[in-house]
Amino acid sequence: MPVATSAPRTLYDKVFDDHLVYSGEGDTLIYIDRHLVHEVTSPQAFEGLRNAKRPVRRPDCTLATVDHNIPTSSRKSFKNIDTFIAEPDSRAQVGALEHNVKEFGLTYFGMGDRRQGIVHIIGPEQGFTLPGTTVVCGDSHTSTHGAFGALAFGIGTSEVEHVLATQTLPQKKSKNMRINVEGELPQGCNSKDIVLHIIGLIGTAGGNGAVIEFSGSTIRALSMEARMSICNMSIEGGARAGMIAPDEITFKYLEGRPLAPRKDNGEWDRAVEYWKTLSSDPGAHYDVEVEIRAEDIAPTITWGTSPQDTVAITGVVPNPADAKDPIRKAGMERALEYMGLQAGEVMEKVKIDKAFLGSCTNGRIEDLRSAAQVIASRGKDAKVAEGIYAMVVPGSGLVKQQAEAEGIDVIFKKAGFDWREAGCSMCLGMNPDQLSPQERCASTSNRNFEGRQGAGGRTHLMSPAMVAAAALTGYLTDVRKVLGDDVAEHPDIKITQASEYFDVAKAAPNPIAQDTLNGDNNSALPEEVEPASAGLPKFTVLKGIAIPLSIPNVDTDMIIPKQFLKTLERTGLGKAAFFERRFNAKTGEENPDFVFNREPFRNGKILVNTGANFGCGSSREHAPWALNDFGIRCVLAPSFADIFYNNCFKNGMLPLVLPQDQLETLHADALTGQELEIDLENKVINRPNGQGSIPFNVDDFRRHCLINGLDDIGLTLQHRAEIEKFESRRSATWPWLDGLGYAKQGGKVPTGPVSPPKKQKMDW
Ligand SMILES: CC(C)[C@H](C(=O)O)[C@@H](O)C(=O)O
Ligand code: SF4
Repeated sequence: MPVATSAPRTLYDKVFDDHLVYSGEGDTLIYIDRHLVHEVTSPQAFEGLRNAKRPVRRPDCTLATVDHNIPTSSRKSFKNIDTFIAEPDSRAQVGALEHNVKEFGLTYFGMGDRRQGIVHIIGPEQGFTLPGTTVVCGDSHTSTHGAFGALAFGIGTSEVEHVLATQTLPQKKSKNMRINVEGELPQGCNSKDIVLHIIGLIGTAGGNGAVIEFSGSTIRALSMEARMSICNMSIEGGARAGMIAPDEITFKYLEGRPLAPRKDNGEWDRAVEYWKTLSSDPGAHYDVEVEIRAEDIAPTITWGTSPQDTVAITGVVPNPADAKDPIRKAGMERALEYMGLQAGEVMEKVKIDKAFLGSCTNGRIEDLRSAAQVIASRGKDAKVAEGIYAMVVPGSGLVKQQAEAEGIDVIFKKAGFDWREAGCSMCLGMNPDQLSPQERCASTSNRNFEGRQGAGGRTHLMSPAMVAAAALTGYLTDVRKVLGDDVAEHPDIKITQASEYFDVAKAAPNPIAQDTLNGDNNSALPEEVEPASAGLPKFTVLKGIAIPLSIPNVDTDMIIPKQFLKTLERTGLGKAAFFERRFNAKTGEENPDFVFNREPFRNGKILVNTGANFGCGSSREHAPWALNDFGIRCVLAPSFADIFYNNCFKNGMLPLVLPQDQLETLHADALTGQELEIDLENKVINRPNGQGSIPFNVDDFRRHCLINGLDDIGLTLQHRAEIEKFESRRSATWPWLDGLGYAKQGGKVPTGPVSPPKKQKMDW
C-alpha cells in the first residue's frame, strides 16, 4: 500500500509510511508486524492486560522466549524451571512468562526447546524478522533486526502492553541519519570494529532522535550476521533504530527459514519483489550524514565505562587532562578509577581475568567461527592463558547445535574454554554468570557501563576474534599479531551454510505455518469502542525540591542495576534508584556524598541534570519506575535517550529538554534546596522567590495526555476501525505476515531435555 508521494524517500520513510494506521492531531499510530517477548520486560504488561480483561490481539505475530535470567549450565538433566533455576526471583520471572504464554496462547521457546535463545538471535534465525516489517521488543537491542531493512526498535513495558493489546504503537517520526562506510576493511577487523569505531566517532548521543541507515560498499559486503552486529549497537550510538537496505545477501539468508514466506504458494516471489523496493531513493533527504572510510578502522576496543570510550588496540588509555569539557573530564577520571587504568597506559599491556564470547551482538555462528579460527590458527595445542576463565555462550540452542555439528565446540573445549548453553549470560549477569569486583573481562557484548557484568566488574568491549586473542594471551591483544598473516579460513573448521545445515530447502512445507495461515485472533476483542481511559495520575502543576546532578550519559543501568529487574511489580523500586552510587557496595550503608542521600534532596520531586543524554542504554522501564517511586515526577536535562523519554510519559512523568544555560540556572537554584514549580498547563518553570520563569516546550498531544492522565491504550482502541482496516489491507498486500504459525502452537512446544545435536532437519 504505497503512499502517494513523489518526493524521494529514505528506507526508513518507506517502512514508516507503509505502517501508518492513523495520523491525527499529534498522535500517529503505526502497525507492528512482529513482537518478540522475553521474561524481564513482560510480566507487568501481561498483568495490565489481565486487569483490563484484554486479550493479545495478534498471537500469530508474537513470539516469546526466555534469555536474560536463565542459567547457562548444562541442560542435560533439565526437567523444568522449578528444579533448574536456583535463584528464586529469576525462577519467578521465567515462571511468570511460562504462565502468561499459556494463558494468552502465545508461542514460546522455553528452556527445553532447541530454538530457545536470545530474542534478537532467534527472530532472524526463524525468519520471524523480515524486510520491510516493524519489529518491537521490550529490549533496547531490538535495533538488531534493522539489518533486514526492518524498522526495529526497543520499547518499555507499558509499550509492550500496548502492542500486545492493540498491535500498534503511537510513534513520532524520527530524523533520518545516514552513516556511509566505503572501502575495504583492513585485516583483522570486522563489523564489531566498524560499529565501535562509529560510536567512538559520533558518541553515545550521536544518533539521538534519529534512525540510522548504514550504507556504502563496506556494509554491502558484509554478511547478514555481521550487519546484525552493527544494527544491534545502533542503540549504543543513541539511535532509535538502525537499518540496512535488504539485498540479495538478505534474501539468501532468509530463503527457506521456517517462518519466511513460502515458495509453494507464490508468496516468496511476491515478497522479494516488494523487498527489492526497500532502498532509499536517489536524492532522499537525510538530516545528518556521516562518511567513514573503512581503511581508517583498526581493531577497536573500549577503555572506559561508556561504549563511546573507544581506542585502537594499538593505542593508549587517553588522558582526562586533554578533555576540554569539565563534565567530560570528570567522567573520564571516574571511568579510569573504576577501570583501574592510568592515562597513557598501553592497551596491549592490560591484563584480563575473564573472556566472554556471546550476547545478542556476537553470539551467532559466524562470531563463534571467527573466534575459533583465531584459536585454531595457533595450532592444536593452543590454550587459554594460565589463570584466565574463558566462556562461550552461543546465542541460541540452534547456534550451539550448529557449532557442535561443525566441530567448533571441540576447538573451544580443547583450548580450555567453557562451552555453555544459550542465553544472555555475562552480557548483563542477571543469571549466575557475573564478574567479581575488579575482575577485568574481554567481552563481545555491547555495554561496558559500571557494574554491567557484575558489581565492580571491568568490561572491555571488542570483537569475537579479539576476545579469543585476549583469552589466549591473557592480555588485551591485537588479533593481527595472533593470526600473523594466516587470516584465511582455517582447514580445521568445516563451515556449513545455514541453509545447508538446516536442510530447509528440502524440508516439507512448514506445518506450523499451514496450521494457522488463516489465524484471525481478533474475535475476542470487545465490540464497543473504548472510551479514552484516564488511568494515570494527572500532571498539572508540580512544586517541589529539585535534585541537582551533573552527570553526562546517565545510563539506565546506573539508574537501576540489573538485580532489581527481576521484579514482577512496577512499584517498590525507589530504594533501587541510583543504587550503586547511593549505597556502599561492601557495607550496604548510604554514601553520604551522593545527592540523593542528602537533605532536603531525599524528598526531591524534580531532577535537574546538566549532563546530556539522560537515560541512555537499556529499555528498562524500571528506570522511570524507580525514579517515580523515589518521588521524582519530572526530569530536566539537555537531552534524553528516546526509549527512556517515552517511558516517562507512559508513567505520568514529564521529561523536559532545556538549553544548557537554563539548566545551569535551575541547577544553581536546586543547590539552594528551594522548591521549583513546573507548570505544565502554562508551559513554564517558576524559579524560587519570584526570580522569574523559564518557558519550555513539550509536544501538545503528550501534554494533553499528561494533564488529563490519559492512558494510551484506551486512546488507541478508539481507532479500532482504522486498525482493522489496516489489517485487511496488510493481509491483501503482504499475506506472508499473517498467521505465521505461532497462534496455535502455544501449548504444544516441546518441553523436557534438549535433544542431543543431530545433523538432520529441524522439527518444524
Ligand atoms: C532487560 C532489558 C530491558 C535490557 C535492554 O533493554 O537492553 C537488557 O537486555 C540489557 O541489555 O540491558
Ligand atoms: S544486550 Fe545482553 S542482556 Fe540485553 S538482550 Fe542482548 S544479550 Fe541480552
